[in-house]
Amino acid sequence: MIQIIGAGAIGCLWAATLQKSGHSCHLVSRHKQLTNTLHFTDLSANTTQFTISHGHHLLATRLAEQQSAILVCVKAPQVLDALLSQQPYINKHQIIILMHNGYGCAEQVLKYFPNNPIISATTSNGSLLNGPLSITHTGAGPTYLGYFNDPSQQIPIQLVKTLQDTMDDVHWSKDINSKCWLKLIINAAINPLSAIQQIKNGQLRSSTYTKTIENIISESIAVAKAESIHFHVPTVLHTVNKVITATAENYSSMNRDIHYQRPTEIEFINGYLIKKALQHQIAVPTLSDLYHQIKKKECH
Ligand SMILES: NC(=O)C1=CN([C@@H]2O[C@H](COP(=O)(O)OP(=O)(O)OC[C@H]3O[C@@H](n4cnc5c(N)ncnc54)[C@H](OP(=O)(O)O)[C@@H]3O)[C@@H](O)[C@H]2O)C=CC1
Ligand SMILES: CC(C)(CO)C(=O)C(=O)O
Repeated sequence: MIQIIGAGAIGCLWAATLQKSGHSCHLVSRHKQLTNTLHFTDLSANTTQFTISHGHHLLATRLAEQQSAILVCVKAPQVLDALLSQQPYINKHQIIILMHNGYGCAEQVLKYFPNNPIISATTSNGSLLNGPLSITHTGAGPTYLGYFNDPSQQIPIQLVKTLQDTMDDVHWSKDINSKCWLKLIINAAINPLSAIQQIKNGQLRSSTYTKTIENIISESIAVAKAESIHFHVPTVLHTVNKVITATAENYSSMNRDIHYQRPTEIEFINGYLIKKALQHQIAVPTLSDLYHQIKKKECH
């Protein structure tokens, strides 16, 4: 059994695909959901309905519930609060999977849940929340998982099998930090710029943004290197351009957060990179400039 915290786009995507593949799950939502029906539109535009178990709390009565993995699918600034609000229902053996954009949450979570196995995860699936418990799977992409706190621990084979059974392209990674750092750099390159300019990802292909994107990548890679994570600028630039092209018609999540005047994940993207840059005394003027521009927009 897998219990999911966060009934948003990604949480509902996992809930729907787990149900579809016959695995039991429970969805924790902070709102009262008026229905038990989850509407799921898949990549081929077929819509299916599932009856799901949901509530305000994790289930912790039966053995299967106490042994379930907890998949946290909330935005980075919400991760710690979401877990703390469920702390009475979490035992120290339960695996906690953190699936979000940005970096730095796992360090925070470990302080409050020092004995729990913490798995970091990053996904390139796209999902759109159409309304409460209604989502559309908008894009397929790889999902990587790996231990954050102790890479030498035994791979949770049953959990990985369940997730692989549920969605395509799910991989266990012994080097999850590099995968998460790469996603962090991709988000740093695409999200703030597309949010400030209020443009689709594809519009970042314009030569107007080339130099800024190159600077973001070089600054981020310098910080990664100081953290012993090694990337090459041309390879990452190629990857970023591939993501921009693959998601050309999409608005980035930060673009939508600014558009709808919601808090963004900037603290866990540029904010995290800037904090680490400061610790290592690395200059990151482009990352800082974009950070301040987003913070200014968040206040309006
Ligand atoms: N959507 C996508 O295509 C992709 C998203 N991601 C990343 O995945 C993460 C999740 O994104 P996404 O699903 O889109 O975000 P959403 O905002 O759609 O979903 C987050 C959900 O978590 C809920 N939530 C927040 N705090 C709590 C809490 N304390 N207890 C219970 N539920 C809570 C929110 O409720 P409320 O409505 O009340 O805020 C919301 O329903 C983000 O980091 C995002 O960047 C990564 C790849 C693709
Ligand atoms: C990869 C990208 C930039 C796709 O839009 C994304 O993860 C996001 O919008 O947060």
